[in-house]
Amino acid sequence: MEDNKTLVRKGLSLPLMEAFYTIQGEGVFSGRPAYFIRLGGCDVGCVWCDVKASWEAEKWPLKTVEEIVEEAAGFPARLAVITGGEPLMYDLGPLTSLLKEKGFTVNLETSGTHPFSGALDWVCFSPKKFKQPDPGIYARADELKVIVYHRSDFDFALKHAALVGRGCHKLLQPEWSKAAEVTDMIIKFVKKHPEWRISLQTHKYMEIP
Ligand SMILES: C[S@@+](CC[C@H](N)C(=O)[O-])C[C@H]1O[C@@H](n2cnc3c(N)ncnc32)[C@H](O)[C@@H]1O
Ligand SMILES: Nc1nc2[nH]cc(C(=O)O)c2c(=O)[nH]1
Ligand code: SF4
Ligand SMILES: [Mg+2]
Repeated sequence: MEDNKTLVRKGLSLPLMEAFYTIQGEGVFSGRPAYFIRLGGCDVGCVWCDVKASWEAEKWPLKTVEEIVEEAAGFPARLAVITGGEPLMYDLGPLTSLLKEKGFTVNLETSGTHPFSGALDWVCFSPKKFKQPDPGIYARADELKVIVYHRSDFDFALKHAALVGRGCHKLLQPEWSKAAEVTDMIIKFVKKHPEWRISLQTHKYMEIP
């Protein structure tokens, strides 16, 4: 029997903070029912992170990928969203393969700060000023979702947009606590730069998970 450290290193067991069936609130898939798998552990340290409780991996119980997928398969939707914490801290190969075997479309929410892994159908890359992305993420990103907290974030967004692939969707999302101030700036920016669009955290307006 392999020990827990080895199982985590191989991506066979993962620290699971929570898993829940909800509506994808953000980004290109906004409005779609989806099963969220939130892995514990993040070393990025965003000051405005809305899930700081996730940061410490050791706090969360280890679950085998079989346990995680069995639970997911009990809900009607066949869209899974892997998030965190920072899910790319782990080898997502086993979890994503098993989800796909069970018929799921598998989407990822990531800061791109760790090497890419897994069989993903859609990658939402949300770069952070607090830790540099791994350069390998740019070619994998289907969606670039930049959080706007301060006006300097527009230049940060343009810098990352220059590095993603041609087909990558470019979105700006207000940081939740600053939404009242930054939403107007985002509207003006998008009207001037129509290749960008707005992403709102609609689940927070709907008061659902
Ligand atoms: C909690 S993160 C987890 C996944 C990964 N660590 C990441 O940052 O992409 C999920 C998404 O929420 C966004 N997010 C986190 N805190 C936010 C906030 N206060 N306002 C708006 N978006 C936020 C992140 O940028 C990311 O796109
Ligand atoms: N409904 C809902 N949609 C989301 N989209 C991305 C989320 C995340 O925290 O990764 C999230 C979340 O926490 N809830
Ligand atoms: S990378 Fe994601 S989970 Fe980590 S601190 Fe930033 S927003 Fe939170
Ligand atoms: Mg969230």
